[in-house]
Amino acid sequence: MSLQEILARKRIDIENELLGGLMNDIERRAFSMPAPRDFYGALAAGGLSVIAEVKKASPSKGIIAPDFDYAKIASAYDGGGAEAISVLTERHFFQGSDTYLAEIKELVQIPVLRKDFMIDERQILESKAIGADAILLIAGILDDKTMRKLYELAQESGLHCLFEAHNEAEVKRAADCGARIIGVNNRNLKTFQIDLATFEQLRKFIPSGTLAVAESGIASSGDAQYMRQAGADAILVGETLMRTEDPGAMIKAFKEGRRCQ
Ligand SMILES: O=P(O)(O)OC[C@@H](O)[C@@H](O)c1c[nH]c2ccccc12
Repeated sequence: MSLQEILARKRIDIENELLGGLMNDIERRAFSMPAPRDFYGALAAGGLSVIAEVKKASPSKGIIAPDFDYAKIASAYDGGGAEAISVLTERHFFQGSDTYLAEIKELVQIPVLRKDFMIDERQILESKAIGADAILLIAGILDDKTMRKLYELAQESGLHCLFEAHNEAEVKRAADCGARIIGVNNRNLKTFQIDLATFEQLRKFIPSGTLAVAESGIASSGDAQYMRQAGADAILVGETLMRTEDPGAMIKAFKEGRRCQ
């Protein structure tokens, strides 16, 4: 399964779901939503912030959490001191759902990031309508013009954006776009290979004043500390937190630089 297939499916989903009448409904819901929670502010609080991800499956790993109790997991993340929660909403490859995000948003007080492949303007209002406080903009799948347009629309809706980059050029494009939060994905989305040194190598291209997030492949509090030392303001952790017995304890360990398990 390739990134191209994921994007092709996404285009079909968007056409099916957002056509015609449905879009009016989404607009109405989006405009009736309360103001989003402050994702940037939550991550900027100091120390190493944790964005804890709710993810049932992934294209590279298959099913990660067979008995996927997303409400329980999200509460444990919140209780463990996560600064924000990321929820996969992509259906076909990550087995995500907008409903998971909407329900989790009601359950916790912290901001919620919608983790999906944003490629179309209509997805911005849709994100607002389901209760997202922030969205992901992946530089590697967007041209500059589209990335700017999506960012502009997100800002108009009060949504914060996590820009995702995997190489120097993408970090620079995100920065030029005015990004305030840039994530470096340690996973190459084309090959699914993880290399934790990616964050360290690219950190220097993230302008000061912009929050730096280390994403993917963080498997221990040692890895979390490595990201911290390499200059991460926040880490985004999915699989490791989904697989542990006590995600709250692990988040605390990540933040305190302690060993866990
Ligand atoms: O489960 P991990 O290795 O901790 O990774 C989390 C997160 O970074 C990953 O899910 C992710 C990063 N960028 C994405 C883009 C789309 C879908 C998923 C992702």
